[in-house]
Amino acid sequence: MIFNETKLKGCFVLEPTIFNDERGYFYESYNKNKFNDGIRADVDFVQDNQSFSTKGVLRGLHFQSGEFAQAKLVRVLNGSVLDVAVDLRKSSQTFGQYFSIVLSSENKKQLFIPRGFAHGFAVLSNTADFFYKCDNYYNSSSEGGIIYNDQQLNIDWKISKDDMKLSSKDLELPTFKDALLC
Ligand SMILES: Cc1cn([C@H]2C[C@H](O)[C@@H](COP(=O)(O)OP(=O)(O)O[C@H]3O[C@H](C)C(=O)[C@H](O)[C@H]3O)O2)c(=O)[nH]c1=O
Repeated sequence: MIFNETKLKGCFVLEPTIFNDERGYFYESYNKNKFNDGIRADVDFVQDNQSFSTKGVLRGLHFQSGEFAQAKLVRVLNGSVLDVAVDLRKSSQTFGQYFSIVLSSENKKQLFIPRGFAHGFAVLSNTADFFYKCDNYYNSSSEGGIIYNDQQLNIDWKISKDDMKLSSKDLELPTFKDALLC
């Protein structure tokens, strides 16, 4: 597994070692010791999530605040997405900056998003099965979010606005500025 830290401190791109043979392939998608060594931190994942979406679906930008903040290790089982992590850590030198990457069943890349980030993704393929590990439990009353087209963040989602499909909840999310005031 190769770990590359992004410009956002603590946020890493992981590239697994794939063992191919005449039957297909095998790889370790998660190994606690190798993972914690790779990101130089001790993370205990407690919840796995999975979602299925069709082309153009955009889920996010979401986060959980306070003691229920979640770190996430995300990957795509089938299809491809543009995955986006936004640094919400007010003391960070990259506060308000984002990192985006195409995650796909083809490239088998993963993104580790530490606590203190907002997360979202847009589906680039016809369908996508999205899988992620969280280091804190779901807590609906701690949920927060930022509107996907926030002017200050200016995220390029790589899909046209006409093709985007968002939940009514996500369409009503606050701006970056307003989300951080609460
Ligand atoms: C996140 C979550 C949701 N739910 C329930 C709540 C709703 O009744 C239903 C759908 O939830 P939601 O519309 O928030 O699902 P997504 O839009 O995929 O939300 C996720 O999208 C982005 C990409 C994220 O990074 C977050 O993990 C998460 O917010 O599942 C649960 O029961 N447990 C959970 O952990």
